[in-house]
Amino acid sequence: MKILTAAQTREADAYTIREEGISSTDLMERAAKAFTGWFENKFQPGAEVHIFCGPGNNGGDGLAVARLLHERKYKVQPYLVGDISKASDDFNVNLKRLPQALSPIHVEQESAIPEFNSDACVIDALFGTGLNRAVTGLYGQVIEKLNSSGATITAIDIPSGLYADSQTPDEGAVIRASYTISFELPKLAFLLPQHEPYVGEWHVVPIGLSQQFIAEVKSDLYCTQQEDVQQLLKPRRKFSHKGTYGHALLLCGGYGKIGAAVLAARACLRSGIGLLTVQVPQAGYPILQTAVPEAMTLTDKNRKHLSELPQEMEKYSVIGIGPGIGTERVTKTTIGQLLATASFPIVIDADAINLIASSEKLKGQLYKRKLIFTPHPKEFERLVGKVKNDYDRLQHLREFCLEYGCYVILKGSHTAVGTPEGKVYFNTTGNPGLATGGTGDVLTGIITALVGQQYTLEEACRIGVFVHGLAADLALQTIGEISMTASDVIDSLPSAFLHLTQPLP
Ligand SMILES: NC(=O)C1=CN([C@@H]2O[C@H](COP(=O)(O)OP(=O)(O)OC[C@H]3O[C@@H](n4cnc5c(N)ncnc54)[C@H](O)[C@@H]3O)[C@@H](O)[C@H]2O)[C@@H](O)CC1
Ligand SMILES: Nc1ncnc2c1ncn2[C@@H]1O[C@H](COP(=O)(O)OP(=O)(O)O)[C@@H](O)[C@H]1O
Ligand SMILES: [K+]
Repeated sequence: MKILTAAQTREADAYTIREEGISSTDLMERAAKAFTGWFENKFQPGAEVHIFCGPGNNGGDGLAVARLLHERKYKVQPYLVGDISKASDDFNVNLKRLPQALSPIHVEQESAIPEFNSDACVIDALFGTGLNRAVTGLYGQVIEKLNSSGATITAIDIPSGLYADSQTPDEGAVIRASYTISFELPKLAFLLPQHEPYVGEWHVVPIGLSQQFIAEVKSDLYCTQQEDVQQLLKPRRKFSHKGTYGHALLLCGGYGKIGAAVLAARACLRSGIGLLTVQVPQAGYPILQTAVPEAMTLTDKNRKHLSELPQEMEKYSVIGIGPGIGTERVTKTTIGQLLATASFPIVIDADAINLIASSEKLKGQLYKRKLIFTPHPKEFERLVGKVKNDYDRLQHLREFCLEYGCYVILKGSHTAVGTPEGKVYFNTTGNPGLATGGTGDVLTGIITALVGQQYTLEEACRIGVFVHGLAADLALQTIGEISMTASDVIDSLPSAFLHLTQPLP
């Protein structure tokens, strides 16, 4: 699924109206019906609903929603905020369509807004994608009053005041919605952690915008969805054998962190790798052999740390390095040797990222290699320097991938996969149960297994983060967010892969 800018969304609206021969008023009616459909499932009829309408088409949506919710027996009160003498045409059409029983309150100063019951619903229809400057003045005061009212706020299309695809100025007021119901496609702003207090839980409802326009419009930003991953996953062939599915090498674990190697190894095996060798420091040998009998285990000459590469490196199809390895000098030297010699793809995580980030020499060895980095935001900043905000982080993500020709899996609630061509794929699975030690090691194991099976690096990144999040979503049903551990995520990998390999409907 593509992510469009606010400007592209307006073009999509205009194109749909022009090419599909429907009126803008009809499109607004579709949007209002789609919103109302979601609202009815969430809030009982009879509820008190205060709808705040601005002067544009977002306000027009609000007026149409007021009419539809009134017909469905909600106790609706519309408000017209500010100067509506220059309101949009479709706003005026829907103002005329308001039933007599609904008489809108004109809000020319914030004191015109009454106190609400604590169980009241507010619908925010002040501004949508037409916002073109920071919200201040009367509109800003109204937003602050609604935010402090204690009512449950549901935003139409986007929380008013929030820029859809660029940094919102600090001086602008922004609605803090509990729910945001967006039309047709998600907005970039919804995917960025800094907007959590404003966007709340968000959903996308279809309104029949032109699929042709969406397919043809140029965008480098995507959300990876279940259908995408289902189409990418390849079935296992009848006459295949373990050699068909790659031989992975994991260089993981250090004294006190052998568990990281166990987690990555178990996840790798559960993700379809043909053969797996794990090299651990000597201290890890009995642990690995006991915890993961399916993996072949090599030991480093060093008792506690990664200090050497195994013999016969050419037999591996992929390497995963980093979880639990620590940042000893000798480990840094070994990473230098690996970057100098390995011809196959490398998945670089955790302390391997930290060591590379700390050395210009190692960074200089990254160019034109087949590399996937899997940093969390702190590790990412070690690689690229301090970032100003989430948009700046995305910009750095793209620049880093372009400069080194590599893939970066920037982990988070909506993990972002950056590619050397400048594309960014946001993930749509996962939950806060994943916010616990070791789940990143699991991801390294999964991605390593997929690369080993000859998925392209882009495919491996997209499938891997999706499956990892899906496994956590499935674990949620029996284990919940609080008790979830990294091992639970591994235990749910079989269900996740099964879920994805069911035939498409
Ligand atoms: N036909 C269409 O184009 C459709 C539009 N839809 C809705 O229309 C919205 C976009 O509508 P518009 O393009 O009219 O834009 P908005 O409704 O977001 O607002 C535009 C108006 O607000 C003013 N404005 C912008 N920023 C301001 C600020 N900071 N302070 C004060 N005034 C400000 C503008 O001058 C303009 O009058 C979408 O978000 C969606 O809700 C939907 O009804 C679907 C169909
Ligand atoms: N709130 C959250 N919602 C969804 N996914 C999350 C959340 N918090 C963390 N994750 C995921 O959990 C994993 C954590 O990885 P990482 O920070 O490297 O952990 P560790 O190093 O302990 O293994 C990442 O894949 C990240 O995307
Ligand atoms: K809005």
